[in-house]
Amino acid sequence: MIIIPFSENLVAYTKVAADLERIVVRMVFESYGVGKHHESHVGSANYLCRVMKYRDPEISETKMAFVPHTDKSFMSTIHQNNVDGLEIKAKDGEWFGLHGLSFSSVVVMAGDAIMAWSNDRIKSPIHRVTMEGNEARYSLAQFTVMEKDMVKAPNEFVDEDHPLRYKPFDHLKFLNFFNQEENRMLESPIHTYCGL
Ligand SMILES: O=C(O)CCC(=O)C(=O)O
Ligand SMILES: [Fe+2]
Repeated sequence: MIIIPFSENLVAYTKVAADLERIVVRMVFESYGVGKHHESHVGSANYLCRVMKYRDPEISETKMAFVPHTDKSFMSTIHQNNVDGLEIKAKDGEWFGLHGLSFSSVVVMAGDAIMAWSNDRIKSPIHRVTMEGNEARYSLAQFTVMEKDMVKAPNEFVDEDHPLRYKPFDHLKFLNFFNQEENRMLESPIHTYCGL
């Protein structure tokens, strides 16, 4: 039997997840009529993958395993084992859980950076993880970060009816801003950082 080291499997996964993310982002760019900007976008993107284990909660513990938040990425891809837990807050304020995701399912989620890039056409949803039952949940969350160019809404998204809502910003600097202790509890760090 050939045993493939965990790190090799993980790197292989990150490549597949990045490919998938690029396909989704291309679909988004094309559906909003700004496909011509896609190539420069891809050249600026890099990826950070986080591996998580949420153990089953003790009776005395809260079920909240990951507090409500929006991702600070451009996009995120999330892959999990067969233990449910990811919940998303809908526009009407109701939480809904993602159930019965298969081993071949990947959740693609909009982050704060695509919200700013799209001049609020695409919203980054608030989501959380809650744990029930007695099995551990494992997930791989991969975040797209725009490393080279500033994140800036294409001119096509800005007009009299849709004034610019975010100043162009450096994504890495925004992540540094969010990582400072005093900014972690802000209601909407992206608005505080570059909202107009
Ligand atoms: O583990 C999950 O399903 C989601 C994790 C998450 O929301 C995050 O890392 O930002
Ligand atoms: Fe998240």
